[in-house]
Amino acid sequence: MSAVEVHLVPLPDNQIIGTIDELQAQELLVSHIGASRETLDRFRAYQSLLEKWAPRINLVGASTLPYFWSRHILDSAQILPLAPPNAVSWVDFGSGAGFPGLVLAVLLENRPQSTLFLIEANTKRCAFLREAARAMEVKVEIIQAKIEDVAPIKLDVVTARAFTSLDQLMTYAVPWMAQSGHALFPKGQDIQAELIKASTRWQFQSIIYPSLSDSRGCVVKIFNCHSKLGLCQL
Ligand SMILES: C[S@@+](CC[C@H](N)C(=O)[O-])C[C@H]1O[C@@H](n2cnc3c(N)ncnc32)[C@H](O)[C@@H]1O
Repeated sequence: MSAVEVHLVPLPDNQIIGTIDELQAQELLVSHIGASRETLDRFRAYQSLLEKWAPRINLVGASTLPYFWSRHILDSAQILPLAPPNAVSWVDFGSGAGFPGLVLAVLLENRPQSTLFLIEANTKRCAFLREAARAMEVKVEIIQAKIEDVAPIKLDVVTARAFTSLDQLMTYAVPWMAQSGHALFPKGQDIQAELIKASTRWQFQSIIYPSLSDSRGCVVKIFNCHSKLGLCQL
C-alpha cells in the first residue's frame, strides 16, 4: 500500500449543484438516507430548539440557521450511508450543537444495538445536546470533556465536522478506531491539501465522496490507518 491511497467517487447523475432549499433537502433525506416522516418531525423539533437557543448560546453560525435542513441536517445525515451497514459503535468529536452526532443518533434509532458517543468540551453546548436529545427522544451518550482527556475505546466509526485539520483529526481518531474501523469527516474544497499533509504522518486509504448538501464540499472516508511513527501509536 502506498503512503496515501485516494479514490474519488464521481458526482452522481442526480447530484444537485448549488444551494438546495428546505424541500429539496427533505426529499434527499427521504430518498437517499431513508428518513421517515416521523424522523423529519423529530428534526423539526430540533430546529425549534436550535432557533430558540442559538441567539442565547453560541451554537451554530447565525447565518446558517435559515439553511438548517441542508447545512446541518442533510450535511450530517449524508454520513450514514457511507459507513459500513453493520457499524454499531460510533463516536462524534466536538459535536457542538449536535452535528453530525445527534442527527446520526436519530437515524441510528432503527439499529437498536447501536451506541453513539458525543464528546463535547463546552458546558453550555453539552446542556443543549442533552435538551435536544430529550426533545427528540433519542438515546445517546454525551461526554462533557476534551477528547484528549477521554480514554479511547475501539469503535466502528469516528465522525467530526468543522473540528480541526485532517492531520490533527487523525491523531485524535486513530486510537478510537477498531482495526476495521472507519472515520468519516465532512470537509471542504481543500481536502487534497489536507490529505497530503496528513500523509506525512499517517499511512491510510481514503475515499472522497461529493457532498449531497454542498457541491463545493465532500465527505472523506479514512480507513486502514497506521502511524508512520509506529503502528497506530502516537
Ligand atoms: C466549530 S465547532 C463545530 C461543532 C459541530 N461539529 C458542527 O459542525 O456544527 C467545534 C466544537 O468542538 C468543540 N471542541 C473544541 N476542542 C475540543 C476538544 N479538545 N474536545 C472536545 N470538544 C472540543 C468546541 O467546543 C465546539 O463545540
